Amino acid sequence: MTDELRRVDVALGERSYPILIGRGLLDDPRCLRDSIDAREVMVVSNETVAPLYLDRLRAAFADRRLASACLPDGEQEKQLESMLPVFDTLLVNGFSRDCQVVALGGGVIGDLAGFVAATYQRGVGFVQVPTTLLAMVDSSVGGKTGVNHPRGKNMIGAFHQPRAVIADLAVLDSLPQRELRAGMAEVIKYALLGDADFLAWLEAHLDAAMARDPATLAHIVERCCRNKAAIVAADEREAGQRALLNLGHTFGHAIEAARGYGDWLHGEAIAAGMCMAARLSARLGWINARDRDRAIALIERAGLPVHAPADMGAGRFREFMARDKKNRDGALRLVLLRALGDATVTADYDPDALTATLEAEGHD
Ligand SMILES: NC(=O)c1ccc[n+]([C@@H]2O[C@H](COP(=O)([O-])OP(=O)(O)OC[C@H]3O[C@@H](n4cnc5c(N)ncnc54)[C@H](O)[C@@H]3O)[C@@H](O)[C@H]2O)c1
Ligand SMILES: O=C(O)C(=O)C[C@@H](O)[C@H](O)[C@H](O)COP(=O)(O)O
Ligand SMILES: [Zn+2]
Repeated sequence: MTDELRRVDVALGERSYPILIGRGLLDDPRCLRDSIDAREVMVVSNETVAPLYLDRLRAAFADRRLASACLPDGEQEKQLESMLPVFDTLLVNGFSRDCQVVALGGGVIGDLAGFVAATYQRGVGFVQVPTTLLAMVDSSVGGKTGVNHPRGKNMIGAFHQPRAVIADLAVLDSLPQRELRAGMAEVIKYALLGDADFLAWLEAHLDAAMARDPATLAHIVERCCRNKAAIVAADEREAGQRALLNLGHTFGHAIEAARGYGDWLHGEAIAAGMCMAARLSARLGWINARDRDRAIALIERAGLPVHAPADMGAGRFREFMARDKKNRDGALRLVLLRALGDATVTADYDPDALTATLEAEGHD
């Protein structure tokens, strides 16, 4: 049963939608049925999450036509090929344009299922049911959907907003601790890029969060969703300030792609990437050494990597960063810190400082 229902609205005109946050939402058929009103419901999940939670959806939609596709687990599955069995299931079941896709899983499933919804019959509705901390605070919100390419992260995709996000905090009980830590990287990201008060709050409440104190996690998910909803409402398609949400990602995405989306989780890669952004910002003189170390210390306390993998040399970084989606006219735009809680997207920095930062990180 739901203790307390929190609601955050993403204001996008006719594409506005609610983010519902609370414990036990998946046990409340009304919540699911109110958010997913199609007769044909296509659930996309994976082999880890489906056995845990798919039965809740089956029970809620016993009187609807429900089909499901259960993908193998892992970031390497966030690829074009993995979409084909989902399209097959939709077609075999004869699902029409009125169907709705439900993403039941973490960010990998959310991004892929969202892209399926964006492209099946040129676009059908979808609902996000995030099951990781990372997906609750970030990937389920904002409509960035897509898949990876071996040459670059999230290179193929579409903006396609969900109709609702249902974040049942109780599902975090089964989340492995490493995945909770990875989600905490995106949580810290919001604090560093634009919410200095939240940074101080996190410093005081990090241990409670890592111990999964329910009230602490509820506050975190709501606060992050409020931050993201405001940015997305102001800049849905990343013409400007939405790129702030990429703090740490230019470096982090390079790490993930260079490693073939294998052993480093997204949250781990962007944790190291945020530390690199903090070091570069300090090298440029934009933040002082004390603030740099404060940012890095919080990331380290969350049990996240604070350096890139040792074999990730400057050349490898450059290779992947050259294809970053934020680049304009050949210029590498980075998200850097002007203060803790105040990030900026810019190509206007000393290139030697970037070189020094990359060279200090890895060994070519
Ligand atoms: N679209 C966006 O705006 C956005 C934002 C941030 C990240 N992302 C993307 O999200 C992906 C990372 O998402 P993630 O960290 O959720 O990884 P993930 O989807 O791989 O999930 C992490 C792991 O946890 C398992 N899992 C999920 N929920 C569980 C639960 N409740 N209990 C037990 N196990 C569970 C999964 O099976 C998986 O093994 C990356 O591809 C990243 O690029 C997208
Ligand atoms: O929502 C956004 O905008 C983000 O940048 C959120 C990021 O945390 C997320 O990893 C996103 O998928 C990155 O998008 P990309 O456009 O840099 O591929
Ligand atoms: Zn991210």
